[in-house]
Amino acid sequence: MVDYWRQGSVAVIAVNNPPVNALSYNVRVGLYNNLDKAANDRDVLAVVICGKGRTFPVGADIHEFGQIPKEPWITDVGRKIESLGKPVIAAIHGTGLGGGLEIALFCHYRIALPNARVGLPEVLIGLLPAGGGAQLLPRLAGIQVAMEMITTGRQLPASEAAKYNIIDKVVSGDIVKEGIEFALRVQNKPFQDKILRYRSPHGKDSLQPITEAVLRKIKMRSRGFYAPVWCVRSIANSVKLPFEEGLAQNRIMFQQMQLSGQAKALQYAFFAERSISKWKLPCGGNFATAVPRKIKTISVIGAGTMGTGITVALLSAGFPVLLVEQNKRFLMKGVQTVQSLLEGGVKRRKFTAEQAKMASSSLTTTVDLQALNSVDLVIEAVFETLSLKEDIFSKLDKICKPEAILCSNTSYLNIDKIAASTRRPDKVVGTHFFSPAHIMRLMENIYGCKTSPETVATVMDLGKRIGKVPVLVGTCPGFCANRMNRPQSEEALFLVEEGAQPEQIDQVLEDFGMPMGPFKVRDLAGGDIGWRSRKDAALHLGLTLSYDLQFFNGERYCSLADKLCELGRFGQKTGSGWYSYDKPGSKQLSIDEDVTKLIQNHRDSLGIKPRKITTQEIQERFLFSGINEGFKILEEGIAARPEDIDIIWLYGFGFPRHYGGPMFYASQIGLKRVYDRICHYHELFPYSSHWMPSKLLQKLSIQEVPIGQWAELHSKL
Ligand SMILES: CC/C=C/CC(=O)SCCNC(=O)CCNC(=O)[C@H](O)C(C)(C)COP(=O)(O)OP(=O)(O)OC[C@H]1O[C@@H](n2cnc3c(N)ncnc32)[C@H](O)[C@@H]1OP(=O)(O)O
Repeated sequence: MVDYWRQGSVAVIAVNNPPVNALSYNVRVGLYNNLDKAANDRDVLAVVICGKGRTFPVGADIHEFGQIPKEPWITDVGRKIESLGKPVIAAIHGTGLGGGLEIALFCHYRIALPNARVGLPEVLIGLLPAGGGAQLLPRLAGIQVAMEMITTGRQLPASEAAKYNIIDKVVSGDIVKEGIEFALRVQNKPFQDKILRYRSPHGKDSLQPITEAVLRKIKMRSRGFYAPVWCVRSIANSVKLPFEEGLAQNRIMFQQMQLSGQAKALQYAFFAERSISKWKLPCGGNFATAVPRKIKTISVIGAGTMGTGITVALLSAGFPVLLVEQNKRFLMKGVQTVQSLLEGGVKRRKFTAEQAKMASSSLTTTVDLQALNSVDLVIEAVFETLSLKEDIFSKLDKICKPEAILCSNTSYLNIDKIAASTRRPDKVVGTHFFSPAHIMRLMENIYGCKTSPETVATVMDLGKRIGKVPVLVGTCPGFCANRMNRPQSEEALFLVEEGAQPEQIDQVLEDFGMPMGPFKVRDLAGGDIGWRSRKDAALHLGLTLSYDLQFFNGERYCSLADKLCELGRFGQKTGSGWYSYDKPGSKQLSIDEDVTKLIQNHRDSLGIKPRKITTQEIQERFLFSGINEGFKILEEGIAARPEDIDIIWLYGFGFPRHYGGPMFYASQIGLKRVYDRICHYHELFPYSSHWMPSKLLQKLSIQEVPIGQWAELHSKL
């Protein structure tokens, strides 16, 4: 796991633990013993520490967290380096992260390749840099830089790290060769002043104002995530305590944090995010055997909000796009939107003006579907009407080349029905983007019963290539994301009907950590879209929406959202919705007395006496109704694993990452408690079928098993 060789007077110690040279127990032992070997070899005058393969060590082995940590620790390896009596050079390529960077900081010198990156990302997995990072970095780069790096986990490119003295020299070529050359130059020079523990932290007199400013920033963005605050404390220890005492204190804090639910959730999310690319279809095809088709040209049908957002996502990843609309007026409007989104990307520094120009020049347009005869892949993004989509897909099937893949950006409709309108159901797949599609990272890919593994592999690969987080699910109304969100939106309305205020519900859920409460989300998305589909659904059933309606199609129904829409209050875009806004399109909102009155009148007309609704009830009814649906999605095999559901929620709805996602959150609360509360609400609200408890949840509530085994259990149901 650790290789050792000598080249003249230089000993090279190379960590060899693929894929990322994590500092597992055996690696730490190997480093420690090989440092001893170099110390005891009189002919060795300097030592180079590096990583084999793709990277310098990226930190502790996260799989080992939760076990009792065995010595030597990273700090023991560090002390060995400091006391070696010979200069030690860290030669960094790839990423030098966490414990990897900490070992480098214990070294006397650090060199790096230009494309190397360094950082202390412990905070992102709910921890602090207890292997010396929080003590050493302030002594090298100063308190301000250490605070920024450690509380955000940001990785610095080598050039920026050199600016802060973290890297002594940026070198090009072969990193080991460069390391040896550097070692030969410094081997006979004094290096005691390079041992960071003997320095005092730069900017220590400004500790208080820096801390206050950082804590203010953390408060604004952390939403209940406490690791950044502990990181601030660990850096303060570098000023307040002698070096060894600071190390010991930080280690105690690290151990406490490691046991916390937030660290467990973040580490779960880290591996969950990596597991989603390992998909499997019920027919047996999977990521390992399916080969994606090469996609060079893509067409997007529909130049509305979704179509233009998807177009920008594709263009900015370097794909040429042929944008299609039914007439020139819509097309022109779409092209203008694409241009302004690209300009917005330049303003937000997502890409340079030059890149935006390049992207824009890769856009072509047409109003003629026939022009799609040579594209490799089509993404349809028209209205959510099944007949319209069926019509488009049957035309595409005739026009497009036989091997072309046909995708639908539907957020709700059955993929099998859309596929059935073609003679190539194996090449039809759902690619559900989230709005705004050029920004939101989730791409919910939906397979139908005939979608081929090759088609799935192609859209999963495409998602990655355009910087999205692609998650694969099966087909059902609303798939995973919207199916789980639906009961939550309904519960939010019912809570208002029963006595809560929209702003109270928004506040409770924002305090929980959601980026926006459900009523702000409704106003942002625009109430008219849901209103139209509710009216369509009613029409389809031969019913009409009426305002004293308390049941619709056998289910509890709340008509408050319809009443707002009837008044033209569609949300931000019309300047009023659940809140009122400064002007149409503004985000500046205030509570609207008219809405308060409308709610009161609504309750009066139905004879509902408002009651006090607690924070606990709001949280439970919103979160547990979605979680129950999540378990049904699992038990039906729509999602293969809870990890898929959680990643959808982290990237599609901004669910607080420090809770891991709704399914992991449920596992932490305890499935017995979640199940009991769902049964309680089922008893109270028998006309809301979303409270019918999931069978899988019921089973898991009796024999609680770790979340990693839920999927296995559901297959045995
Ligand atoms: C007291 C001592 C305390 C020390 C604290 C620490 O050091 S905590 C650890 C700090 N380091 C990190 O958090 C790094 C996490 N890793 C990453 O950010 C990225 O993986 C990467 C290193 C930037 C590489 O990214 P890339 O996209 O190239 O690859 P993957 O992310 O897909 O990773 C490849 C496989 O490696 C596994 N892996 C990555 N990091 C670790 C790790 N620290 N421990 C264990 N395993 C790790 C990852 O899960 C992938 O595995 P697969 O099986 O292939 O999915």
